[in-house]
Amino acid sequence: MEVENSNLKLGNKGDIKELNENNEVFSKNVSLNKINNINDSKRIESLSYSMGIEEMEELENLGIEDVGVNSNVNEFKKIENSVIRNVISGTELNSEIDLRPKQEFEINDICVVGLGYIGLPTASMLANYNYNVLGVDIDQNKVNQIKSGSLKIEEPGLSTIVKGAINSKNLTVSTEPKPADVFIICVPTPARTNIDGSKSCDLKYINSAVENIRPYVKDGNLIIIESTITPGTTEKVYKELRKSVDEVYVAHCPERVIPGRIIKELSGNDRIIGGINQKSAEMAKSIYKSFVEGNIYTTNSKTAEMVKLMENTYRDINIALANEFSKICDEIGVNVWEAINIANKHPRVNILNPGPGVGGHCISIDPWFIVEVSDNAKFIKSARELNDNMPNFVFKKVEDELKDYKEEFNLSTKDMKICIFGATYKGNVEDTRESPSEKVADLLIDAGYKVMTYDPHAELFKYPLYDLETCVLNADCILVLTDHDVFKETTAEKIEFMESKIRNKHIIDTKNILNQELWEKFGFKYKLLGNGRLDE
Ligand SMILES: NC(=O)C1=CN([C@@H]2O[C@H](COP(=O)(O)OP(=O)(O)OC[C@H]3O[C@@H](n4cnc5c(N)ncnc54)[C@H](O)[C@@H]3O)[C@@H](O)[C@H]2O)C=CC1
Ligand SMILES: CC(=O)N[C@@H]1[C@@H](OP(=O)(O)OP(=O)(O)OC[C@H]2O[C@@H](n3ccc(=O)[nH]c3=O)[C@H](O)[C@@H]2O)O[C@H](C(=O)O)[C@@H](O)[C@@H]1O
Repeated sequence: MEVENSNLKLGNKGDIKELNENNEVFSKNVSLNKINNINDSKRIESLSYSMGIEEMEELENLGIEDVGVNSNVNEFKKIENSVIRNVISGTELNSEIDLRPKQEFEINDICVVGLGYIGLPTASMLANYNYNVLGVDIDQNKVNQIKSGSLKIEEPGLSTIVKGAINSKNLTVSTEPKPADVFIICVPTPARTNIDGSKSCDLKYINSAVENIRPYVKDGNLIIIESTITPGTTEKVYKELRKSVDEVYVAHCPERVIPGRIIKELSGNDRIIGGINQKSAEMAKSIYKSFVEGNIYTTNSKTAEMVKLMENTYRDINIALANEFSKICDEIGVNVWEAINIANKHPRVNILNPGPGVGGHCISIDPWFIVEVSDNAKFIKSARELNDNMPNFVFKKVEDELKDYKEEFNLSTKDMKICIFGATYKGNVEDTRESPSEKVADLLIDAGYKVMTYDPHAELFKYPLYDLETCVLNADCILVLTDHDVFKETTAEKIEFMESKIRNKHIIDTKNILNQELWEKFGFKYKLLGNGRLDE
């Protein structure tokens, strides 16, 4: 990592040591005073500028904790002090430094309700920006793990800002709320299947969160709902809280971050804020302005609720289009991946990737929140159903591919074993919520196959997870359902190892991530989902 000024010396209390001959900066704790006494801010910029994401992670690998994940000077400059502040382990912060822009509203104490994929990064980011944050979660284990720094998080950079926030003492966590100026609700909003088979937003967690904070909400408080909700919910929460306070402000500020890029997008994305009135929106905007680099748009609450749902619905129907193309190309003898690649050369065409279905607890769920409020949502509903049906298409493809093999060796499904690669809903995450892999496994098991699943990222899954060798041992087919890098980068040695353990060398790739030539070199019969060409 190059730093412009090679004699940079920062601090002397066991802080950043003198740069060694490789210009390597070693820092465990950096004294804010020392950093701020450096009048040549260019050196800080050069330090920050040279610290791209890779360098930041390299520093972390060097055992340097709490280095913020930033990709450019501006982002670093905005966070540099808070990152530097927060590497001070327990040292009294320099109170003269306030990181936040001038506040038009007196907001200091923030209570974040729900410390999951959204709540924990949000609470940590706010703490890094000098708010006094109480993170609340009903899951005692999660609270304990956050306190002890033992929460397993695959999200790049998240452990850094969480540790920084805890170290700064600006973030404390508990299972119980306390009075605050602002309450930010980040609890789950799953889809509920109703008796008539229709689906709607299950607001039980939102309602429980509102009841949990009710005793602590005072006149003048602001409540922000970040959870994705049915249009009209923010107004209902407002009416509910007005039963216990005269003057309360409520806004909806949906999250847009994508797992795998949460920290970068948390500050980088534009945000939308919908208030039940103008003051609610302005109060909420004053908070997000402290860390959001993107633009902040304000509107009314129902518009903000609908915008969020439109974003995810837009993605769902476009994935459905790719999946429908996949089924058609498979039927008429075209390779859908080749066709999409060429079609996307058109300046105004961007067809997404087909796959085994749509997982995650947002894209596969949020469109139902529009369907539930309008009978006009016919196209949205059919796209949702198409994506939900893709696991059946995958199951049928497995049956078709193994048909000849079953007949040749007079095997029934109960004599056969399928090895699934990938339990999570998408690549390089540990989240298995709504994963298509679960639905594919259900179908295979219901048909009588023995199924074993291998996924080095997955934390929890409906079925047991096995190591690679156990999974492929005597298997009749490997079925790749998730685009983890570790599957993309399967080496020849590893394929050779699998070839020596498997019973029938069959592999079905539903994500178009494998090196077909390499697998075929070791005798595997490779099938790409959506490739109907018989000459390939
Ligand atoms: N995960 C993501 O990438 C994104 C999620 N969202 C939305 O954000 C919301 C939260 O999603 P995640 O963070 O993924 O959920 P999550 O399941 O990871 O975390 C939610 C947390 O809330 C806690 N909780 C539930 N009820 C509570 C209560 N009454 N009081 C305190 N804590 C409570 C749970 O124990 C859990 O730890 C959902 O509405 C989701 O649609 C929006 C954009 C991105
Ligand atoms: C509009 C949009 O991009 N929304 C994002 C989305 O994040 P999420 O990780 O759920 O989205 P994703 O990466 O599209 O993955 C969803 C599912 O769709 C599948 N998928 C995705 C893209 C594609 O071309 N083909 C495909 O089959 C993935 O494999 C996965 O199973 O939903 C997030 C959310 O709301 O939780 C949201 O904040 C994110 O910005």
